[in-house]
Formats: sequence, structure tokens, C-alpha cells
Amino acid sequence: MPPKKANATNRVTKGGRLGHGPKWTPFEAWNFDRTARETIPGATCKQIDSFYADPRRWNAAGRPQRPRLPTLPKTEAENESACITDRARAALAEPVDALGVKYCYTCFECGRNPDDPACGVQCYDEIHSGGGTTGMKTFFKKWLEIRHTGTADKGYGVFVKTNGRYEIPKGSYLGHYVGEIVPGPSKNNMYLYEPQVGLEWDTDRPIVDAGKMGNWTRFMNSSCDPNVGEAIMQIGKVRVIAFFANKTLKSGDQLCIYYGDDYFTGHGLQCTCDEFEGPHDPTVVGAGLKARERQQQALGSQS
Ligand SMILES: C[S@@+](CC[C@H](N)C(=O)[O-])C[C@H]1O[C@@H](n2cnc3c(N)ncnc32)[C@H](O)[C@@H]1O
Repeated sequence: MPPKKANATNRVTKGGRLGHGPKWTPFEAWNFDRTARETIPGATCKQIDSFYADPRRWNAAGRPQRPRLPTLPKTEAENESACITDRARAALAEPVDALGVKYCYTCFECGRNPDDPACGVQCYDEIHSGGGTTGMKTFFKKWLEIRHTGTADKGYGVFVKTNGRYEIPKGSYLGHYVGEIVPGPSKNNMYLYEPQVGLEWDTDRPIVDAGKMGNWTRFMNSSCDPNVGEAIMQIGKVRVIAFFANKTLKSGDQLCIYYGDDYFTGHGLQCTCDEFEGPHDPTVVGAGLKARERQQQALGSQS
């Protein structure tokens, strides 16, 4: 029998699945003039709404496979058995990190501390299903859109819908960064985030890589005066990088975070945000500083 021809195009269909991975749903965006919708070209990136860990990547890195994150435990009973190892459970039960810093993340849904047994995976489900108090899927569809910024360097960005009738108040929870949880150190790309997320084990920090799969937050560009701040927080048992409005967001505003001092120089790039004329290094006097001040204010106002 002749060998089967590998054909990537017919293996992946819209609405189907890529291997055992998440659902294949390419991102769509408005063009710059907002006259046409386009599927983001060249995007191998799939839309997902929770973390995904590919066992093959963990195997390749010689690491034991720990969490099965694509399907979060649905019940507390399941939570106790298959999905979370004893070690990770212990880490979660003891809300102190290796440096002795007390975690003080509170759950979005129930407002409880992560070590409170009453805060469970149902909280995470609520947020994603559009239930509960936040309904993130609905929120994005209603208020935000991905649109081309009109410049090749910045590519696509996230904007408050131009036809929105309301403003998004300062302090609003906007969403959180999801992607593939990969064993660190990961092959560098433009979409890596390196917090402690979800479960922690050994001394390795899992990295959230939104290069191949992620949600709309991966399209947020960087600004030296960001209107979106981030904080590590907790939804049920899952630790997340959550985004908040630093200021009131109005129709047409682009949502921007600050990528940090090292991002642009680290990638051999320059920032071209609207805050400063022409390409610039955010660490030059005033730029990175302003972003940090704004970030501090945002974090301060949450505690
Ligand atoms: C996380 S992605 C953001 C989404 C991206 N614009 C896209 O179309 O996929 C990061 C990349 O966006 C571009 N970018 C984001 N903010 C920028 C800025 N202030 N100046 C220049 N390029 C920026 C850079 O190419 C960067 O590597």
C-alpha cells in the first residue's frame, strides 16, 4: 500500500480539531478602514478560551506530564483525582511561593482566596461560559474588536468597538492571557508570557505561549502610556494574568499594555506607539517610566 500522503490542509478544517489539540478557529479582524473582515493571514493561531498543554511538547522536553489543562476538571471530585498532582495540590494549598511571598490573589468570581475550598473550578467555568458575573466571551464580542492598526510594524490591535454606546469604566476586568502552557525555557516568539500560572512544579516556570493558540489578548499592542494594566490573579484554582482598564476606555480606543523594558530591545525592535513620535526605546527617560507609574497605580488601586 502506498504511504499515506500527509496533507496539512485537509487534516485541519474549520470547526474541526488539529490532532488532539484545541478547536481550529482562526481569528478574524477588521481591516484598517473597517470596511471588510479578514481572516488574519498567515495565522497558525487558533482561538482558545482556556490554557492548553500539548503532551508531546512536554515529552520532547523530557519533562513529566503533569496537568491536563485542555479539559479543566469539571467537578471538585475530579479536581481531587486525575488532573492535579499531589505536589501541585500541595503548592496550591500553601499560598506562599519559594521566596516566602504570600499570595493574595482573589478569585474574580467569588472573591475568595485561592486556598479557600469554596473557590473552585466552577468559578473558571463561569467566566468562560459567559455565565457568572463577568461573561468574558460575551464581553469581547460586545465591546471589543480586532482591527489592523494600519502600520506593518504594529499589525493588528484590539480596539473598543466604534459603534459601542457605552464606555468601559476604569478598573474593569477585561480578560486574561491564555495560550499553550509550554515547558520553559521556550523557543522565543513574540507571544510569550512568563508568569507563574495555574499549577507550579519543580523549579521550572511554565510559560504561556500564545504563538499558536490564544485569545484576543494576544493582539494587544504595547504603549509607553498603557490604558490596560495586568495583575496575576486567580480564577478558581487557576492562576491567570488578568487585564484591567487603567483608564476609562472609549469607543475607538486601542487597548494597549506595556510589554516591559526588555521586549523591544530583546527582539531587536523599536516601539512605535503613539505616545512618542517615531520609533523609540521605551526605556529612554520618560517612556518606560510613565508606563511603570501607570502600572503601579493600577495595581495599587486593586488592592
Ligand atoms: C503580542 S504581538 C501583538 C499583536 C500583533 N500586533 C499582531 O498583529 O499579531 C506583539 C508584536 O506586535 C508588534 N507591536 C506591538 N506593540 C508595538 C509597538 N508599540 N511598536 C511596534 N510594534 C509593536 C510587534 O511586532 C510585536 O512583536
